[in-house]
Amino acid sequence: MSGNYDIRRFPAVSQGKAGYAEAETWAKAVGFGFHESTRTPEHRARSLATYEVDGRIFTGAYQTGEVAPSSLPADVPVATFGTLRKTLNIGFGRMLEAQLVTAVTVRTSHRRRGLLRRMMTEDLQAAKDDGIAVAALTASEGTIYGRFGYGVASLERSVKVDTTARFRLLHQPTGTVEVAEPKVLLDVAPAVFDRVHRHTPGSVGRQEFYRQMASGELGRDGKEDPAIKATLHYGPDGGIDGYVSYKFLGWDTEPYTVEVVDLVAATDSAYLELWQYLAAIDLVDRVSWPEAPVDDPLAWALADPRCIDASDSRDMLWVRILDVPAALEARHYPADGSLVLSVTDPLGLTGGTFRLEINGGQAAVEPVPAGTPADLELDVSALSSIYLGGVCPVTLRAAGKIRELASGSALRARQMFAVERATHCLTHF
Ligand SMILES: CC(=O)SCCNC(=O)CCNC(=O)[C@H](O)C(C)(C)COP(=O)(O)OP(=O)(O)OC[C@H]1O[C@@H](n2cnc3c(N)ncnc32)[C@H](O)[C@@H]1OP(=O)(O)O
Repeated sequence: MSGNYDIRRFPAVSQGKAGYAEAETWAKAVGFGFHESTRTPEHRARSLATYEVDGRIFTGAYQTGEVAPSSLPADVPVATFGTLRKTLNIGFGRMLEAQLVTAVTVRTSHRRRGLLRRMMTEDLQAAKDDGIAVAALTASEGTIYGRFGYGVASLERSVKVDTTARFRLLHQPTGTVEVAEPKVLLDVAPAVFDRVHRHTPGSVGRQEFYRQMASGELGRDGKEDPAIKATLHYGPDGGIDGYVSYKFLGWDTEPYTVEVVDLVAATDSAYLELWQYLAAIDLVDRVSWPEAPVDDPLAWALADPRCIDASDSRDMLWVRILDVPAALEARHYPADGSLVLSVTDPLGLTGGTFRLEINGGQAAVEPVPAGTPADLELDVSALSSIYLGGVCPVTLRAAGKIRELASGSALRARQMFAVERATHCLTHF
């Protein structure tokens, strides 16, 4: 059935440029797929301007035959698939360019005919042919992407932090905080994020929208957001090394709550001191943050860690290795050793048996003949899960996702794939 469609790819463009009508129609179809009914033409124009900055590529599936009478015309795609390229921090400050997949929708009346499968397999193959070793996405549902070789590589959680008198940090401040005009984040946010990006395994380079959102320049409704407040953190040298952008949720929300819109801290002290600031906001008893790390130093720095109510922990970044030797050789490893990995790939992009040899933290990866005894047998999705050090191979062995053929090799993999600090991704896309 997917042969009845023409798949077309074109770049995002801003208003006034050739191709805008096609790009806008595509964006409308995405809105339909995600049940958005309120986007105005102005909002779409602002979004498309940010997509152009990101260099997004839009893929659409268009009906080739006659469309049903009075139904949406043929120039409205029945399926959408967006991509952009950003760097992924793969641990120890190393960066790898990644194919980011987003805006995946298939019109209800055309679903389950293989359109997603076709767009995904064609796109991953093209990215691999282009020399890209990993793809990544954030998923609307947990059941869709494993079949294409993606594995969960980082987690996040929503927290509600009790900031009444109970909140007390066991931390001696080394810097200071000061309130700022939110618009300063248009310049400040990318510079601070860049530092965080370079020291956080699992971090993905941010799209243009983030600085606009953090500064209140562009809210989720497409307009300026006057409710946004911003506070900066200054390190001991006086330089800005962190910020938080936040909103008061109003007097109807009880307990009175501030919600974190974006919290980016380039040092451990900046992180705790921004929390100290949030907890000190008067007339507020709770701070909520929907994108908090699971492995959170805040919990360990609090006199009473039960100030944090965190019930909702979930998958965040899904990674898909497209080229096993290139991806594994790009990483730094904190433990030397050797592993033979037998990797299966449902899309046939990069399966095989590989010897991973680590010397002085550097990897050499050699394909070895099929039949060579392997230490670990795993699907590419499991390898992608452990790649950023955020998911433990021993746990995946216990879950049956990794088969350990040589005793102790899951633990060896855990030591080899460890990263220097907790894996966390602050970028949704
Ligand atoms: C990265 C992102 O953008 S995440 C956002 C994903 N989009 C959404 O959630 C929007 C609403 N959903 C949709 O638009 C569609 O249902 C999609 C995009 C999820 C699926 O599109 P379809 O064209 O129907 O998928 P397609 O027919 O290619 O199915 C491919 C496979 O995935 C499976 N599949 C598709 N959707 C789902 C799902 N929601 N849950 C479980 N399995 C699914 C199919 O059964 C099929 O399995 P198989 O090939 O192993 O037999």
